[in-house]
Amino acid sequence: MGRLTEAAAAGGGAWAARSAGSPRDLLPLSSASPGCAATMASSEDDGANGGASEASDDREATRKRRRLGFLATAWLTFYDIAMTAGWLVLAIAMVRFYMEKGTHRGLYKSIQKTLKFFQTFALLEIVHCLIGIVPTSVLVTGVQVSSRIFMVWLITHSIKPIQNEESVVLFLVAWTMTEITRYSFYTFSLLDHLPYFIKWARYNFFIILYPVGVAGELLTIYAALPYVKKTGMFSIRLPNKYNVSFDYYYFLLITMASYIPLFPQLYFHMLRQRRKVLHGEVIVEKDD
Ligand SMILES: CCCCCCCCCCCCC/C=C/C(=O)SCCNC(=O)CCNC(=O)[C@H](O)C(C)(C)COP(=O)(O)OP(=O)(O)OC[C@H]1O[C@@H](n2cnc3c(N)ncnc32)[C@H](O)[C@@H]1OP(=O)(O)O
Repeated sequence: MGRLTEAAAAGGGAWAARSAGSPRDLLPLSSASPGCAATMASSEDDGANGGASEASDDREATRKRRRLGFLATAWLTFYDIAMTAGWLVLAIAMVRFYMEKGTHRGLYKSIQKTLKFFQTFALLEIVHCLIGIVPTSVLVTGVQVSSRIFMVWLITHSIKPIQNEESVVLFLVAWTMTEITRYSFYTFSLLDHLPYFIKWARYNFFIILYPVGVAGELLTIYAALPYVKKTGMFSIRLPNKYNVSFDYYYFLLITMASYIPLFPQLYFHMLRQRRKVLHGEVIVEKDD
């Protein structure tokens, strides 16, 4: 991990670009070299050079923390520990609920407060990107977090009849497993003690969990459609004094359709991250 960052540091530049539309894995921007040719190369480090690679990772982690600053590191460590704990609490609550009741009915209701709190807290990830304390793309993080917020507040919270759908369990399980792995990955990385299995899990679990989560989300929105159509919820009909109309039903159809172009981008972004982090590929893209 961190080869690309190292390259950026060697070039004397900033941690990484964070602008919208610029996935950070592709953008080792340097103030000294604002643009560089697009290249993709596979490094020699596929595990064969393990010791040297670990030492280089350690050096990189130290360099990264120095660049990040004490306050930002302390805040991120606190944030990541809190989020890992929050999602662990959710996982335990879900397992306990299922073992006690033997059904998924009522599961959402029993965990909704914790889910809403921690998923809403994740809005801070967009802030982290915006203020530059994490080298992640605002666009990628924004799509990821806003689709979750949308699912939690505007779908599952607002449309009670769908709360017991199996599809809700599908995305809850996918989100929970993902977030426990992701936040513990960040925490251990910041603490310089990243066990390989967490790194492996972070960059492998998503291969299954992402499609499962997205399927759960889409099926849940689909299940909500008849209710939304029948009640006209969140819709604004004409005539009204502002002369605007909004139909939540069609908004949901458009949202579902937007998964078609957006989800593959997130998925391929993660596949690129996987190649970079687990297989040491260096991916550099021209920034103009
Ligand atoms: C209004 C309605 C809108 C609707 C929109 C609808 C369209 C939606 C379409 C798509 C919907 C997707 C829905 C999602 C479903 C699910 O989540 S299902 C469950 C499976 N999900 C996943 O597996 C998610 C995987 N995705 C990601 O992890 C995201 O892409 C990400 C969160 C944005 C991560 O981005 P990425 O750029 O890959 O970041 P990382 O490699 O993890 O980190 C980059 C570097 O930054 C450091 N860092 C980041 N955050 C922190 C932190 N909190 N603390 C410390 N450090 C952090 C990280 O360590 C990396 O540093 P380096 O090691 O130096 O590279």
